[in-house]
Amino acid sequence: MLNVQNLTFSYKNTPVLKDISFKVETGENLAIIGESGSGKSTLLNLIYGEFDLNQGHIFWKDTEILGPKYNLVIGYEFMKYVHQEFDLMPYITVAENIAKHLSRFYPEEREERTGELLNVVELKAFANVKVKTLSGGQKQRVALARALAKQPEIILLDEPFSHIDNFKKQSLRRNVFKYLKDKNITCIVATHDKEDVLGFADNMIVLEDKKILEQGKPEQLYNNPKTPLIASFFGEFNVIDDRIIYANELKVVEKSNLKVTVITSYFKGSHYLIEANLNGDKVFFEHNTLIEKNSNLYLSITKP
Ligand SMILES: Nc1ncnc2c1ncn2[C@@H]1O[C@H](COP(=O)(O)OP(=O)(O)OP(=O)(O)O)[C@@H](O)[C@H]1O
Repeated sequence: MLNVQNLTFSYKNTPVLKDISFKVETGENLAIIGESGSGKSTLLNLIYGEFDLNQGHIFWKDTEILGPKYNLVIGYEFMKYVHQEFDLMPYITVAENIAKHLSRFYPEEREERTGELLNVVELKAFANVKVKTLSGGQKQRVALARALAKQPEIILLDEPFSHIDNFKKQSLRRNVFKYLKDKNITCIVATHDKEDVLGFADNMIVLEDKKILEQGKPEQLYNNPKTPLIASFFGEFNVIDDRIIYANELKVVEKSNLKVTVITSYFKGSHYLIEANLNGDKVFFEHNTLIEKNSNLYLSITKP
């Protein structure tokens, strides 16, 4: 288990995190979300032992994670961190970058494991290509495979799929998170993307104003967003009579007390997102067909 206790941290005179405490069970997938600059990457760096804490403690099982003041070499055998800069070796191949972290004394296992990881990140066809010729997204996939090579007990992922195109992203995400679950590897993901969270994270933490604003299961936070910031992570929403109502929780009805005038319709593939005027305020709702501009209609809230 990872145990973060009363962590406080500042960069010189800029306080970033204040009195943060949480636990992550072995094998759990925890997502950390928050606006840009809220301290997600800083928190991952601290868990990795990159900086010294101002206050508090971080333990992985019985080992206290200590920063550079106490450790000559940053990092621990049991933990891997895939950050935004991938730090690969450009002049050797994809397979060599992954295999570099595996023992030379077991060449067969080394090859088999490299092959397994190339499959997880869907880079089998690029095994013998030099890393310097790869795209940003391909490099990100090599970095993920390399972090998994020695099977860490815990992995920290900072925006792990940010450089990967939409064609690959869905299946890659499923592969990587499934692999981590199958191997019981604890995982902490900092992300802006709800797709990295829904369906994969067991728990999530929302950082705001140096603190944990909210923590819980994605279902709980989605169904009961405490603030507009949390709702905005999951999708388009409205505040009606002081309640947060997602765009898909409004439907067109014959008559109601929510009379709106349509401003515009956005095609979203499976539906249209309709922007309308409700008593001078903007309101967004989902509808399965386009609605003409200036149409007047009535909405009802479907949320119980
Ligand atoms: N090395 C540094 N020195 C000084 N201040 C820093 C440093 N790194 C980050 N900061 C500041 O700390 C705060 C938190 O930054 P951090 O990168 O942790 O946020 P984040 O939530 O990961 O943001 P993003 O989502 O944009 O990646 C920001 O105000 C940032 O400007």
